[in-house]
Amino acid sequence: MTTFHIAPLNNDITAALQHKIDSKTKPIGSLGQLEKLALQIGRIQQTQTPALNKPTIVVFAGDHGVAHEGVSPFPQEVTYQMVFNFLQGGAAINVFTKQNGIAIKVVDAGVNFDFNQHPGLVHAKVALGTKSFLHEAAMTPAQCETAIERGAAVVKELHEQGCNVIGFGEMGIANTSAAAVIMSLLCDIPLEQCIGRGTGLDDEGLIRKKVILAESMIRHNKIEKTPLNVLSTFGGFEIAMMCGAMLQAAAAGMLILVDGFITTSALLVAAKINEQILDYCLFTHQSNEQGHSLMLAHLKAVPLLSLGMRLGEGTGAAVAYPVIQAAVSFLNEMASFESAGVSNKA
Ligand SMILES: Cc1cc2ncn([C@H]3O[C@H](COP(=O)(O)O)[C@@H](O)[C@H]3O)c2cc1C
Ligand SMILES: O=C(O)c1cccnc1
Repeated sequence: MTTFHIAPLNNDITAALQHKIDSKTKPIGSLGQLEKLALQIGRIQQTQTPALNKPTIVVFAGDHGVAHEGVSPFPQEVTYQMVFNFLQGGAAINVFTKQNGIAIKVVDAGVNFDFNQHPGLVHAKVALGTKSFLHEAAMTPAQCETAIERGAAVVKELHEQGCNVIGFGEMGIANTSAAAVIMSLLCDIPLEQCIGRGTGLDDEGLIRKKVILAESMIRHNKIEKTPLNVLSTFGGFEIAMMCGAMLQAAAAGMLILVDGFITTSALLVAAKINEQILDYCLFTHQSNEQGHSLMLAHLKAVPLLSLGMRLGEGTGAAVAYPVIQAAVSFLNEMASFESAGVSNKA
């Protein structure tokens, strides 16, 4: 497996950054979480004047064999249909990225459809969807490795083009099932608490999803619960690619915008491989999908927004982006007590 060298954040600049934040014309701490964000971004970039360059959201799409077991109210075809929607600019993620000046890249990680060449689509297909993990491992270890490497390659290229802030999104019918099992095994949380309604299962559908996922876990209960085994047995190609992409982004010192339930499950795998990655992550929102709040708590992550969204695609990251811009702007542009001649006596 490729190793990713992720540097721990150097503390040399921390005191100077905190002093700069505290010297701004405002009561100490009054910009709340924005102040923590500014400190983290300054530490990641090792500068008191950070900049957000070429912000990009990469949407990885992949199909899941387990979609055929009735764990999602939507058919598998919706995955490739949504890829066309992304390419035509009609999906929620297109609207929010456009609104906030974020570039978007769509990656075919393993959709069950043969796409023609398209300038907006990166062809990184590992296979035409995973196998159903109810019956066999979703992917082979070699496929998992390939997906991780291809995800890393996408990020490497963006970084070389000057991007230093990258968000991740996904599309893959049934991927809340994959994410729930990954969460249960890697966080050691009972499966029941990790399973939600996904795209909107009714009560009966939710019970079916719970039965199928519990049976799947029993089928594979002999596997050693290493992050890579869990990923290859239950994951999707889009989840594995996001995992590799995130590890590469941290290795390159980029800011990582973490989206909802599925994106966070990819980070969970990445963090179990190298926990240093967490220093580079900004948790953009708390999804309404049951399990996301517990997953975030496991990672000791405080999300920026909580809007009751449960869509994926990277939409939480795109919507939260102006908040991240606000943190950088106040640090760079606000006057200090001294420069503005404002009295700093409480
Ligand atoms: C039209 C449509 C657009 C979407 N965009 C993201 N998802 C989201 O829903 C799927 C996961 O939910 P489940 O596990 O219940 O299938 C993923 O594709 C996810 O990104 C969508 C789902 C649908 C139907
Ligand atoms: O939070 C998410 O990422 C999510 C939740 C439900 C369905 N699809 C995605």
